[in-house]
Amino acid sequence: MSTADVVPPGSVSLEDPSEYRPEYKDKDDYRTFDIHTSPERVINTYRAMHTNQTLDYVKKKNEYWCKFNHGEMSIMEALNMLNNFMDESDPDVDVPNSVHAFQTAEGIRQKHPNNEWFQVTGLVHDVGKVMALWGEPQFSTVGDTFPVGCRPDKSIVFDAELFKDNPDLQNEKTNTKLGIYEENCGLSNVYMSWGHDEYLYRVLKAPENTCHLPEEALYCIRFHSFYPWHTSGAYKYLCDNKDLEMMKWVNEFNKFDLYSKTPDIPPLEELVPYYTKLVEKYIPRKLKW
Ligand SMILES: O[C@H]1[C@H](O)[C@@H](O)[C@H](O)[C@@H](O)[C@H]1O
Ligand SMILES: [Fe+2]
Ligand SMILES: [Fe+2]
Repeated sequence: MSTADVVPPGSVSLEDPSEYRPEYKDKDDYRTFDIHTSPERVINTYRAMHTNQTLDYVKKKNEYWCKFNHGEMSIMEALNMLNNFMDESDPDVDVPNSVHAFQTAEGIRQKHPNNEWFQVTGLVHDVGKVMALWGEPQFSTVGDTFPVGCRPDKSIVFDAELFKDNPDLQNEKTNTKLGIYEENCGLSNVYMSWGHDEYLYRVLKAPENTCHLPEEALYCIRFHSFYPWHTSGAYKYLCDNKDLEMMKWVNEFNKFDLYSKTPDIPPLEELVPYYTKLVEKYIPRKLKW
């Protein structure tokens, strides 16, 4: 156990990021995206995403989903819904998304046994995918995210080549490096492609909902799919100091989100009671979705 694990929220520090790598497959064998060899479901999801996610599209999705009038349920109920959800963007996951939630949380628990909010973050981070079960297409629910309203970076999966039919790339307001943004405006002022990260973040922050997770957790939730930023180091010119500070938590989180992806199903009957109690501490009531 590291001392970083017992620091209370509000003054959290991450001094000793620990290694985490289950021996299922090589690190390099995760996240292989190749237009010639990737599964068709993966390519098709990203093609639809990179073609259709425009600034205008994202603004409309924000408006539609952030009325929080789609249902009322607890986190555990939402997680349960993901028993029926398979993510088509993900080349490394062949289990329902609810299983991936427990795998991520358990990976975090192994390395951060006393950091409860971090474990809760692992469990809930993908729950925004319930949108798909309410009719949202996979291309605006799952997959890596990227800023809209400015030129897509080369590090985006499939090398930005699937963007060729995106109308924002023909528009001179949105096809330059900065596009509609000012340098270092901060990621909270950037429109990200619409998906489960932003949706869950907005649900948890909604004034009608109660959530006691610290800012670090909310950052992981909001930006964990922004691989071009947290893994490739792109888009620094849109970041403010806060974003750069928080990035170390997103990177620590990412190890567990990614490398816990194995075919092994964790012992769910044992885990549900533990996590139900933990979640109640941080997200105690039903949420408006
Ligand atoms: O395919 C995956 C999956 O949809 C994850 O939930 C998301 O966070 C990742 O960024 C993405 O690559
Ligand atoms: Fe995710
Ligand atoms: Fe995930």
